[in-house]
Amino acid sequence: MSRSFGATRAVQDISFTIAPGEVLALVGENGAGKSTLMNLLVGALEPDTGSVRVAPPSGPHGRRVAMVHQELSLFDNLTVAENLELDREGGGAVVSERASRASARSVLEHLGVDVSVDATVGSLTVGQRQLVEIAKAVSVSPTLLILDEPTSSLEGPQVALLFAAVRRLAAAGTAVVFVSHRTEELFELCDRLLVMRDGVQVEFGPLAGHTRASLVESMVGRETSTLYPGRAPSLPPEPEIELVDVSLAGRLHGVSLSFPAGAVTAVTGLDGHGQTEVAEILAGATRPASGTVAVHGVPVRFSGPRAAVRRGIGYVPPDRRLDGLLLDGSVAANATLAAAPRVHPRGVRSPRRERRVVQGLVQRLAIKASSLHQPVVELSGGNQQKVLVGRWLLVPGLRVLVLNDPTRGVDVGSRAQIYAVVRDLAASGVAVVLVSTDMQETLGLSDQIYVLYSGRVSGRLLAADATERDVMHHAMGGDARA
Ligand SMILES: Nc1ncnc2c1ncn2[C@@H]1O[C@H](COP(=O)(O)OP(=O)(O)OP(=O)(O)O)[C@@H](O)[C@H]1O
Repeated sequence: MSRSFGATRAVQDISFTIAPGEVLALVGENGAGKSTLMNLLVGALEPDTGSVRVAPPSGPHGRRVAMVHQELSLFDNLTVAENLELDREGGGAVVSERASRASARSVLEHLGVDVSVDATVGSLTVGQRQLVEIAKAVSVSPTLLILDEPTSSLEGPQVALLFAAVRRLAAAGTAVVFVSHRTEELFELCDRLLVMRDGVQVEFGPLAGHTRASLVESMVGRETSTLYPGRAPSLPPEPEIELVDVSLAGRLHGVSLSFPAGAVTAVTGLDGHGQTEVAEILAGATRPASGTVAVHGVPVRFSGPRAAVRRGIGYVPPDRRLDGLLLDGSVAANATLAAAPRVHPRGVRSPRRERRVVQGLVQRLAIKASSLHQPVVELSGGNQQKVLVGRWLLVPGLRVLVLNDPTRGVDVGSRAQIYAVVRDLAASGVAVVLVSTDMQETLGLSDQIYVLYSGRVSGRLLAADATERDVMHHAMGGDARA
């Protein structure tokens, strides 16, 4: 199959087969063409040339191909059961509410997902939503199931649950295409491998025999340097910004955290234990019910995220499509969103200056765009994320940068670039706050780690000495729970 967008040849002459019960890893750098290929497989896009042939499904209401998207597609104001039902309605049969709840419950149980079918999707954590999304895809018993970075918002136990479910499906004969930028997951789950680079298939064959390094090399076409840059030489004792005894109804209980300038501080825990709330409070998006946020020891109150930005606090939100980007806006408009005073001094628009500044950013982060005027909606997911993080590099006087899942959907090569930029920012004196569902990233990128459990601080670790086990110990409640 081939498919172009204007002059961009997103997918060029790709041919592969996948047998029932096989799990195929589809990998490639950001912008390599993975999403386009998946959209061709699922029929959301028409190929320019070529075709897809899929065996008919086994069940009467089955579908040939189902896909779990990277960007969640559930309706927030509907219940879990209603969301699952919606997807099946296309199959024709209208069923009673009771039957639909029962069948939703059975799909969730089969997957081992502990979520009430009557909960509204809006009340679920991102991880739970992702699991419901997967349940939705599985509920149509597809011949081919496509999973586009299904683990990017899941943490340890949920990932294990998902993998067990995928293995069960495969054993029952479902063919699976699995996309992930976390290489260790590919080795755990996949049999075969399709590597794409710039729209072209560079490798199709068994995964066995590959190492992480050889896989990355096949993807990027060159050897890569190490993923994580160094750490801060020391942790300054004085905080740049801190939370003192902060509570938020039902979510945080007397949390005190200190974020020094010049260092990366991670706030981690299992999904839904308060990390996101901490990020939002620091970024001025949520106000604590009690307790204080202090900058250099002076209590501050932000009326909203803009007020926080005026104090030099930047925020990279987890859902770039909802909160972060003007999707119709150009790369340049999005990149300079927070940097108006620098790019347009004294309020005078300066296109030349804008071009120079944005061009520098595009080069530094290797953002793949056809021009600075290309709408960000046309960029691949990983490149959108780079724009969102890179934006803060252009802001003079940045003092705090809060990153909430900054490398979701970002390939390993691009990750290394983002990590280097984050470390440079810290080295220049910015206090970086990292909230991430990726344990490797939490351990590799940070200097100190706070672990939250049930809205309370259950541990503080120095990242250089910490292991995954240490973090998990505290994330499960640590000694406090005993
Ligand atoms: N609707 C579109 N209009 C114009 N260009 C597009 C469109 N969709 C994709 N492209 C381009 O096609 C190329 C492949 O993009 P695609 O989204 O398939 O990559 P990807 O491998 O999924 O990347 P990522 O890992 O970042 O999600 C990119 O150069 C992208 O900018």
